[in-house]
Amino acid sequence: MATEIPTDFLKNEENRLNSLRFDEENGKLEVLDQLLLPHEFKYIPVNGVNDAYEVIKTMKVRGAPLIATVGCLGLYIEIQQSSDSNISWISGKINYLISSRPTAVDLRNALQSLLPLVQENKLDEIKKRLLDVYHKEKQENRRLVWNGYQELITAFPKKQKLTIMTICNTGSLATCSWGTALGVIRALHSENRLEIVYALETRPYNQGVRLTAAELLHGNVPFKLITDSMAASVMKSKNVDAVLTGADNVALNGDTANKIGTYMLAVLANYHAINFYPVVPLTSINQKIETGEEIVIEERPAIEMLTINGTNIGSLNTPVWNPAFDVTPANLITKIITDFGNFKPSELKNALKSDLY
Ligand SMILES: CSC[C@H]1O[C@H](OP(=O)(O)O)[C@H](O)[C@@H]1O
Repeated sequence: MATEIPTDFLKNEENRLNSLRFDEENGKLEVLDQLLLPHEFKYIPVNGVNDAYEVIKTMKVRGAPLIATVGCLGLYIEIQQSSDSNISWISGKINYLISSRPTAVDLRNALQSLLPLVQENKLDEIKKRLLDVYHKEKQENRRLVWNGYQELITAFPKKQKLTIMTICNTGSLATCSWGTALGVIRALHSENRLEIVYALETRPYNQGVRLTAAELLHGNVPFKLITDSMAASVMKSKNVDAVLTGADNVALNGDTANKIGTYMLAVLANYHAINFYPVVPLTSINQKIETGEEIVIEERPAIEMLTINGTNIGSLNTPVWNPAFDVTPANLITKIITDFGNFKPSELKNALKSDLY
């Protein structure tokens, strides 16, 4: 039985950067263009599936849970605009949206389950489930953040304040709520249990320096930005207690795909005897695959490594390899923090069979 979360938990964390604006009554969706951050805060309209695909594909919107929400709301809006009694067209839109980013599994998890409902012509149920992805996230995220906070204060009972390392962006710019790993970090700060966060800049797309730094500055959270290459030295000399990361795809054995560089952090954390926790909503778990070997790793365009904010930092004909993710093997993971409990990787598959969620 899940413990009751105190009503004042995260009470001071309502002032967050909002990744999107959704006017359900009028069917209007706007998303924050994250490619312009942190220099410009501009919301752009998403009027249907094609717009949703474009903002996800180009990473104006990114982060596994947020990708799912924007994809589902984009499809919902297009359905609301249609007067066609034949709804078979929805299946093609589902498959198109799923193709936008092949590694993050949340969107696929949310949409593939709707395909049988299209066949059965159950339009109202389809619309309800698309909206539920948006409406349910905040409650599920609060439980996820609570579980992460409980895990950390239990793991370090004698430390009043913890030093955390994190990679990429996993906050309110990767979700519609507090965030996954960054949500737990904000909870530690809110409860006066955080010493400092070391946030990796996260080359090549710089989600750390552009997005996580913006969120932590906005929330007055104590942190230091570090380059990815500094991670080992920080672990060696700055008393890091734990590494917290997000996840884009988790196999049943606990192998976890996340931003490229996460595997490096897990190896370094293991060497330095530092706890390593992916913070993973149920929506990011891929119950169709047994191991990380089956996870498709998205490769992004070379231009994203050779430019920063449109400025060339290398010759554009430079050959590059630009995988957006890597897979951390389960044996390097201390526990997987989820919204239905915290588990050693070896416990995850059985936990999913229970009625914990
Ligand atoms: C809370 S999931 C965020 C997850 O998504 C990021 O990838 P991307 O920015 O390419 O969408 C990264 O892997 C984060 O951990």
